[in-house]
Amino acid sequence: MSLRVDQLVAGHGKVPVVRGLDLEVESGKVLALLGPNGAGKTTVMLTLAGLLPRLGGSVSVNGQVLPSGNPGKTNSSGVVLVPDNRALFGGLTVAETLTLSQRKGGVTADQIRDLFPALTKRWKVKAGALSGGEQQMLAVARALVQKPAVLLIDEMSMGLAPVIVEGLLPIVRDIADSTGTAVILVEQHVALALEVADEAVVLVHGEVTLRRSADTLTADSEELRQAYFGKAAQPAR
Ligand SMILES: Nc1ncnc2c1ncn2[C@@H]1O[C@H](COP(=O)(O)OP(=O)(O)OP(=O)(O)O)[C@@H](O)[C@H]1O
Repeated sequence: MSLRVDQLVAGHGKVPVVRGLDLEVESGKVLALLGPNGAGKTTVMLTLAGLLPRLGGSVSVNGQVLPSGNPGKTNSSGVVLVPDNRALFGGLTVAETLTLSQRKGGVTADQIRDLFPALTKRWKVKAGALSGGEQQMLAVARALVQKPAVLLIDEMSMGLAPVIVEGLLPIVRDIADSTGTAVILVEQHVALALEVADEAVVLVHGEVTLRRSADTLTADSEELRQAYFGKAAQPAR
């Protein structure tokens, strides 16, 4: 078991947004965390990364309970966040960004070139001058060189054309398969997320409304629609 979340209460200040969340993501598995705007997905990701203190519950990696609200220790325990704003240093080149984050045993620069050939051509270019898709590749690459045990990817598709996301998400699947990293993926492109995930959890107003293997869910299923919008939202006939 790589990541275990028990009865997590997460929120901003003292106001809980998510209550009693349980999650388990094993090594090499991809969990899609889905849900409408404002459901609390980013709040969960920031809390798991230690950037927001927990208001309750526990989070453990390989059995080791993580401290609350301590992003440095959480990161050294192997939890690495790719935030939705990518948080790159615009003045650093691709090469510099990766060198500064490289950890022993992490994916090497050569492997990054294989995974993201588009970055190879931009190796000496500053992050701030990359396209949105290239920046997203760099944000994921920067996470990979840190040898994550748990990779948290928040809205990889933010601001990107679907065709770019279609190319990036299978790479996430490959990473989980080849490195054994446990991945939580927050993604608005539900169909694309279900293609690469093992399991999907739908969060609405901070509560889990559906938990299924990704295989059994299709993006346009009634079950998924109800989990997002509830039975009351059925269109009148
Ligand atoms: N910095 C903040 N301070 C106070 N409340 C916040 C803050 N950030 C988010 N919230 C509130 O927390 C709730 C959940 O927001 P969150 O961003 O986690 O949802 P989300 O599921 O990631 O939504 P989206 O898909 O739109 O990104 C919302 O009601 C939001 O208004």
